[in-house]
Amino acid sequence: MNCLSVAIQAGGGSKRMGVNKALMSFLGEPLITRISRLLSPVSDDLFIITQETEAYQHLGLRTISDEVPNMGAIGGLLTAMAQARCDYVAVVACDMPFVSPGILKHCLEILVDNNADVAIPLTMEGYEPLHAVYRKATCLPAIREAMAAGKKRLISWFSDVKVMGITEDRLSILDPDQLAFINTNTIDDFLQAVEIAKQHPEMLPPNFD
Ligand SMILES: Nc1nc2c(ncn2[C@@H]2O[C@H](COP(=O)(O)OP(=O)(O)OP(=O)(O)O)[C@@H](O)[C@H]2O)c(=O)[nH]1
Repeated sequence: MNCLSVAIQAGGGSKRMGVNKALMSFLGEPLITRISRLLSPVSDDLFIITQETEAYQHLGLRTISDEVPNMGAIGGLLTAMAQARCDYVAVVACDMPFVSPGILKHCLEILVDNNADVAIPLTMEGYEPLHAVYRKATCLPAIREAMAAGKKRLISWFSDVKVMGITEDRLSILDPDQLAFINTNTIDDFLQAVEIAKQHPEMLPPNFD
């Protein structure tokens, strides 16, 4: 088995939500705890990347600060590569209640089998860089170089590495109800996601009544 780190990005400002979305209660557990619970079966090394480490201490998860603060999500991606203990790194956002361990496992397999650097879902909306798997050794220098050149876009460095897109024909098998990439930026998004979870019993927390 290949060692997989999982980095949950939680360094954003949650401005549209108005409160720290990672810590909002999603059916009784903090959203970030839910994401960690869903992904721990595929992770050998799970950690949170944030600007405010103290807010997460009570969760008992490894928590890391952005290496370069205030650079946005690409700064979080750099920190994920730099701090991962495994050669392969799954990166997810803290606001995706339906993250898919199956998709990430498939990304890892595709990455390794093709000796690629990034394996990433590719839908009609484009790439999903915050639900993808990266090879630490090659992505770390490529992201560092992009940031040094002032690039802020999460995928600005993709032309420098080998990227495998996981297309919808495959995604539709792994995530038939298309839940994995739903993210919650506003209160409305959040409430809607809670309703979606209630309609999918397999998405409810264990022991939820
Ligand atoms: N580590 C880290 N993560 C970030 C940073 N900026 C955004 N993120 C994360 O990237 C993901 C997507 O970010 P957004 O949806 O824009 O979240 P946000 O910045 O908290 O939300 P808004 O303030 O409403 O735009 C979320 O998981 C954020 O926590 C950053 O500077 N560092």
